[in-house]
Amino acid sequence: MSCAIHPSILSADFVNLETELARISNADAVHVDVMDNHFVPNLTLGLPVVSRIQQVSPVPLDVHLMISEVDRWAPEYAELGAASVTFHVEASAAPIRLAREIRQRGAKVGMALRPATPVGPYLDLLAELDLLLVMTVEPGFGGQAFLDVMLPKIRRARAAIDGSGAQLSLQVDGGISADTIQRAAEAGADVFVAGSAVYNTPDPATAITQLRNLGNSHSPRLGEEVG
Ligand SMILES: O=C(CO)[C@@H](O)[C@H](O)COP(=O)(O)O
Repeated sequence: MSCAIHPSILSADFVNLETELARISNADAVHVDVMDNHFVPNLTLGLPVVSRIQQVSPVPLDVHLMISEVDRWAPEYAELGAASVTFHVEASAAPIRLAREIRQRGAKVGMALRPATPVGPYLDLLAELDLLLVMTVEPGFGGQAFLDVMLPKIRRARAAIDGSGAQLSLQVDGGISADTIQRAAEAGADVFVAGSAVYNTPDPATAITQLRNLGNSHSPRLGEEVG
């Protein structure tokens, strides 16, 4: 079993998205950050653009919705064929209903927690999820520093997932690099979103392989991959 690397296209060249997607064809999925300038103070892209990305991407789509009206829009991203759709629990009026709607439309369902949102109150929801995302920066922008204060939350989430017997991925997003992935992996994360550490390098494919090897070799649960 291997950890997964999901490059964030927030750090890609938005004018050349098809080319940028081809550069990460060895990734496990592409992380698509949808921001509405309400839930977070930044604006990226919406349904029509994500739909085109879905058509040309060589890897599955991991859609991360940083939007206020998530109950309205999340099912539509599942409908267009995204492999997974992640919503912020802080934005949803009915997270269990929303998780079921996403699953009914054929996508895996993820739930994200901002840095200030504790995991404890949401452990009952694990059975409804395929992925739990612990944000390791304040959502909104790429290139921020990894928040080490999130490590206890990652450990707590890992213990809860293992104890629940549910098959959930534990994703981290924000500030993941060759310097920080070790700490996140040791704490129990197994899916790593990386924007600048992949795209702000001369060779994104090599950066992905390096991050994957580091993640595997520092995870208590995963084997080392070579290549
Ligand atoms: O969701 C977000 C930011 O809100 C992330 O997906 C960033 O895009 C990650 O970028 P780096 O921190 O890896 O540069």
